Amino acid sequence: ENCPHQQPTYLEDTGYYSGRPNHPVKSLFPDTNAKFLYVAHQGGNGGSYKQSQEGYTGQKFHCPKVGGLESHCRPGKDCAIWYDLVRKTPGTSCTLENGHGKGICCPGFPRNGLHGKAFEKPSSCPKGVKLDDHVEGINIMSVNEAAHAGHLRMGTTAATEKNLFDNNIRVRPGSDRHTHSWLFFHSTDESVKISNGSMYGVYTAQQLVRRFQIKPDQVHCILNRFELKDTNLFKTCPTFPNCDQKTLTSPYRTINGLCNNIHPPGHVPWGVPNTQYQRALAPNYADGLWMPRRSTNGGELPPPRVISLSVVRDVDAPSETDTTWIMQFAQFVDHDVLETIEAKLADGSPVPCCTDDGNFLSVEDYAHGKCIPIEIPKDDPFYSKFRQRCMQFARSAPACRTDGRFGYVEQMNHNTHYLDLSAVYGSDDQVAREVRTFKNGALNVTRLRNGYHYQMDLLPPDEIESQISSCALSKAVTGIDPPPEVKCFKAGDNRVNVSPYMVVTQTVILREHNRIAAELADLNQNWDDERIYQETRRIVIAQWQHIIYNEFLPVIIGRSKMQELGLLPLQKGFSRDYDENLNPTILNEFAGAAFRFGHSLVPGKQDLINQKRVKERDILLRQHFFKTQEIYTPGNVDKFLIALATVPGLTVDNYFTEELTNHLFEEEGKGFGMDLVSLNIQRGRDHGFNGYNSYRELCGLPVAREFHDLLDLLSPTVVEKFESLYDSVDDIDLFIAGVSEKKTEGALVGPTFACIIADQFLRLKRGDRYFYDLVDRPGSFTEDQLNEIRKISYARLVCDNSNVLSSQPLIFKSVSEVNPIVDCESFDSIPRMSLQPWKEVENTGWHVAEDGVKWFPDCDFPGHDIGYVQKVADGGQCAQKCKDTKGCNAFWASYGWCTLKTIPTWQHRVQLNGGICGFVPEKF
Ligand code: HEM
Ligand SMILES: [Ca+2]
Repeated sequence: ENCPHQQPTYLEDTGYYSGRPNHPVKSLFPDTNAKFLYVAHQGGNGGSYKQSQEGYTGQKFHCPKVGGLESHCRPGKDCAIWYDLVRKTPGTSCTLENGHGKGICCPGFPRNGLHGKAFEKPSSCPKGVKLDDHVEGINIMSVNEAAHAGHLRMGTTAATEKNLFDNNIRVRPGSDRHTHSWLFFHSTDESVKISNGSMYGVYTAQQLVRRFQIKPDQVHCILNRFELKDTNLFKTCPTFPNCDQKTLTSPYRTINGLCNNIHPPGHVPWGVPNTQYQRALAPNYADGLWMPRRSTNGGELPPPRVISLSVVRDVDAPSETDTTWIMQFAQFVDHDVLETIEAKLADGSPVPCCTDDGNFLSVEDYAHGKCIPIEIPKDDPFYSKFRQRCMQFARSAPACRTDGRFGYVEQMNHNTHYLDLSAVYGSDDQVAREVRTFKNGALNVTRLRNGYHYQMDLLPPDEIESQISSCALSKAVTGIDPPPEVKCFKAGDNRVNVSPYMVVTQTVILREHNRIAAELADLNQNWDDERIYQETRRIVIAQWQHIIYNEFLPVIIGRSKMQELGLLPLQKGFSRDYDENLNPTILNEFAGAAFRFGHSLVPGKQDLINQKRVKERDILLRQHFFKTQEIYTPGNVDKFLIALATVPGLTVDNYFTEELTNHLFEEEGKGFGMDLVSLNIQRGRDHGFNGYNSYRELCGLPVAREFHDLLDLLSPTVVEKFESLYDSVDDIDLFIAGVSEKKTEGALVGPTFACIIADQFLRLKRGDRYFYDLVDRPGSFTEDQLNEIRKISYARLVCDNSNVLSSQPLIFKSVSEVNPIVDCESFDSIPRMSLQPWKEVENTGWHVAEDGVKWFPDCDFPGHDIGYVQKVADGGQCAQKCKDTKGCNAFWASYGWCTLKTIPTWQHRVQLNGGICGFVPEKF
């Protein structure tokens, strides 16, 4: 009873946290310091949200039941997952307990389901596939012979490519195709090298398939028997270093994600850039290898543009509950975790797939196999005006297979697969260096004067991109000459310039990094640049992950799906969810279809709205792809940010703005651009996705035998359209059916996309050794630090890093009675995190051993009672448990690590030294 902060937690029969002390439940950390936690056990009226020790008076506001559950008044960010219910329940707008600031009445978080399972890995040779005798006979000699032929094919490809060049068939800078290939699907020397290498493997496999007439269903089974290293192709794929002790025990993730998952020596690590996507289902390539899918009856599938034209309409369907932020944040998440690498010419330049005037090239010009251009129908109501028959489409680059074997083609991700803000910090060391100042942990910025004072920082310029493509607007659009200071912006992901909304989104995080870095430098004046940068990066990534799982994902897939898979964030304590056997790699179907749902949410115009929330003007998207000039006008960053929080979002459906379906990346003066819906459909075929029906099966939904079986999830009009377009119900493309699905209750997407997206976020949480709420990991925070991170909301980040003066607390949600606009200074309604727990405490209690290693004697913490060390054998690992004499504060050591909870910023490594456990202070 000497432990003042120790609070038991109870679970009600319903499985929800509530105020009734029924069954005491073991919490992970029974002794943890509960100062900042939601406390469920306060008798009488139940719990209350307790922000600090001061002014605590208990629950004042009487909250109605929400969804049949007891609810309490809390800051909006603690009710994000309940928003759909809260909005429908009268009387849920409340005043927070200290009388300052608006809150929301909602229950505590439901208990997470424990049985969320990721998809099974598709088998490399499905049961029941029997190999023909002559296929069984293929041996390593046959493979090497094919490799020889593959090598010759590399030579003819070079000749084809030279021919294109000599005949002046190129991708013209400034054209829509150039923007798509060069600015959007950017590549590096490294990725070009890898994809050229894997092209050799593809050509070799194609030779084998042709020579032995291997049937499509047998292709992968036989090819996958052969390892590259046993053939002439042994040098074509990169190798990766092993994980050294320093990396394994570092509290900071590596920039490229290497050793986040600890890979066995010689294996390809999971989640690092330039590695393949994984698949939810084994692919459906027409030849079993790389040819795009065909209809189940062997015929052609309908051309993507025809599907786009028949199913897609440009009519706004505004959301009743979401803001435009949902769309914009989703795109930012996408840019964190993936960027597909497109096939390039051998020298790395974009592959031309149509003539510059919109016609098909000759058969010889396609001999490299990198193009599958999209046919535009002659009577296309839009493109016919411009006599366009061919829409440019280069295939995605083949990846080096992670299994090191031959097999069907996989596609490649240029970014770290993890949720690690690589879109800000870079996915490789070079970019990471380019965005840093190397002073006081700060990132590079552009600082411009506005009269006598400086504007808030903008992203730094990308000098190289600015030379290739001016990000300035032409005089024809603005009426003035492009100002010389206008540059493309530089960030960790090159798609930052895709639109002004994207730029402001990245600007907020850039400023947050520099804001935190400055504060940390102030708190810990002995920290050097590297330490400040890494600590700041760790905090900002934790905020990012918290916002994704607390505020964003519940909107996309809904609370019940989150709960079912165990994706709800914890409100207190630590998680032990990490599973080293769960592959965090991005799913191909997530990148190529499901997470493209956002395209349906993109508004045709981006608005500028002032502090009074009055719209000043808007800009037409087609004029602003990779044109960032608007950002330079003082005040505009704020106006775009306010617009994102004000303009109602759209709904996911088969309505897409014409800016994307006719004018994507439009070259000024041309009048037309590309069609993103066609690109998405063609990309699905390029990547070998199965028909929509197969994913229904994967997701446990009824498999449709006839078109009308689809009426459970698709509207009669859409089903009718599909029936007229496709020969079979098994042929329907995943993307277009996915966006057309009826939405799941409380979710933004339908059940098939929700299922794929949920699986991905399960992997990104449980497969990330540095996930922010994990315990006992090198990257773990102390509990005090973690509880500060949990205070963060996206509204707070926008408030703190702009001149925006007010916001609704749940910024992904429209303003309403429960989600009213409040001043950015209301720290109760939109809580702020304190960095005090990151202040390093003077440490004197070290015993320096002869070898110079500092040992920590037992648990004699400065300023704390003398404690004791208890040695616990833990699976042969060195593990210790320390308690202070009152037993209130405990810390565990396992996995060779010990996280000390009483002195926040010191992390203590446990060293095995002649069998003795000891503590060393972490040296950064
Ligand atoms: C201004 C708005 C947007 C533009 C101009 C845009 C443009 C594009 C383009 C050109 C592609 C590549 C298409 C292809 O050739 O396969 C693409 C892919 C993609 N988009 Fe968008 N998009 C926008 C918004 C969004 C949003 C809001 C989301 C949110 C979920 C999103 C998610 C994705 C994903 C996941 C991919 C796959 C990327 C890859 O494979 O590298 N996009 N987008
Ligand atoms: Ca990443």
